[in-house]
Amino acid sequence: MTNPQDQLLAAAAGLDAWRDLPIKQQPTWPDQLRAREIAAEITKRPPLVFAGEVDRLRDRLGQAAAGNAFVLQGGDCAETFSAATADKIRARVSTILQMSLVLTYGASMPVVKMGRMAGQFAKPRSNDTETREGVTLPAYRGDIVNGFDFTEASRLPNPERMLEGYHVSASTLNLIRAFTTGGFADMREVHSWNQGFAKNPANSRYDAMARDIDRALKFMAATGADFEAMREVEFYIGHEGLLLEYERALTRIDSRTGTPYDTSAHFIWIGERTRELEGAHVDFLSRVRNPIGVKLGPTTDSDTVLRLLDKLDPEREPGRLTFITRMGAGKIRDLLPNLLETVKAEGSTPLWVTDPMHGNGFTTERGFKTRSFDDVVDEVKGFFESHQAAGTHPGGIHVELTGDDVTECLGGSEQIDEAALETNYESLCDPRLNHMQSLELAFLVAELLQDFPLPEFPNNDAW
Ligand SMILES: O=C[C@H](O)[C@H](O)COP(=O)(O)O
Ligand SMILES: C=C(OP(=O)(O)O)C(=O)O
Ligand SMILES: [Mn+2]
Repeated sequence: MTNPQDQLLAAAAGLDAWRDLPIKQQPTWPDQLRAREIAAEITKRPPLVFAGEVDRLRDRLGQAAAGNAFVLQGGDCAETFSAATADKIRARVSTILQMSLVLTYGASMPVVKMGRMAGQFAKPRSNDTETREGVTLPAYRGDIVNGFDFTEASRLPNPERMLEGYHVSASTLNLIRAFTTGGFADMREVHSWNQGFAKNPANSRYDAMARDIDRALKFMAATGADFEAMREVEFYIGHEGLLLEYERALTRIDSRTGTPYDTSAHFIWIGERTRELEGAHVDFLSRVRNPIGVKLGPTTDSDTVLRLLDKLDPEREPGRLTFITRMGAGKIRDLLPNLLETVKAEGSTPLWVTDPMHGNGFTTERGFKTRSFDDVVDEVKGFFESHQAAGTHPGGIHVELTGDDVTECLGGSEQIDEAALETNYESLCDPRLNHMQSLELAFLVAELLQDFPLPEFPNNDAW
């Protein structure tokens, strides 16, 4: 940031206070000076998103928190530079669009579409090192930090990767913007892809809903709905705000308001491993205007939730704070109700989203990290049940998925078993739902949403 006025505003906003606080899950750069030089270089580059878009997302999430919209966040656990290809980006975007259409029908509400994309490059790890056949090297921390290849050179954290992460994010976002504003998101086309899915004999159970959606779209057409005008959709990007040197470098003072925005993405979340109340991540993200998420795992107590609310959303601003719960299918029904009641009693209405992935992981005997589709569905059900009992809004789902035909999670209509896992396992970190499993999840969630009362007629002016 070169402008002296902005430097003063950044200092006044305390954007570097995190540097003096306890911090977890950061790489140990072998050359600290080079890391600071690269960060300084990134500060000179254009922002990836515009603050006005970030504000619009905050409004949308506020609508979701109030019970008038549903959120879908999806994408890789760990994006990679080499997989940022047109085909793979298109497959993920189309999967999210297909899921959104089904969810819009199920919820009878607008669906806020968000990719874990265009910046989901930094990973927290359980262990700092990895040992294979007696050789111990630093753990892979995501492409923005080091390489996955198990060699000393590749695993050494390399700050030049931050600059590459910026460029790959920019080109990914560029293609997302092109797809979602250039006609690719035409609802009629997206619906025809879903019909292809439901025609597959393995998915016949979803054919009835696909036909209902077909009828609803034809009804809209008959009443004169302008599908041409709806070819452009809003599509937001988000990632875990883990690598603070990078997030800081992309944090800019908005010329309209004089306030800081992290322009690396519209939405940033704090992971389960870095959400200490007095730690660097909570401090840094409390100071930017973006909508912020916080993952809440099974050890979260009510007091922590209230203190996170006070730190991250002291004004209780609609859409500012999203709690992304990831309890595990076996625990959510015991743990979530108390948190919902605590927050409700306090009078706050943050957005609640379920991440049915991260509490349900396990490793097979042959060493594959996986999750079972049934556990994922069960956690979503537990999420809906808990909200129904508390009278709060189950605001959305956050899923690790890909548009490709991988075999990383067990089950689903293709009945992927442990033997099949070995045929096409591509993830460098956590297992993702493949294209079919993702659509199946969307149809199942749409069914669940139909048990909730229909909303009032939406106020389309708000969109
Ligand atoms: O999404 C991320 C993973 O759950 C996290 O990086 C931990 O993975 P690990 O236990 O393999 O380190
Ligand atoms: C690391 C992740 O999740 P959590 O912080 O919930 O473990 C993730 O979303 O990939
Ligand atoms: Mn993950």
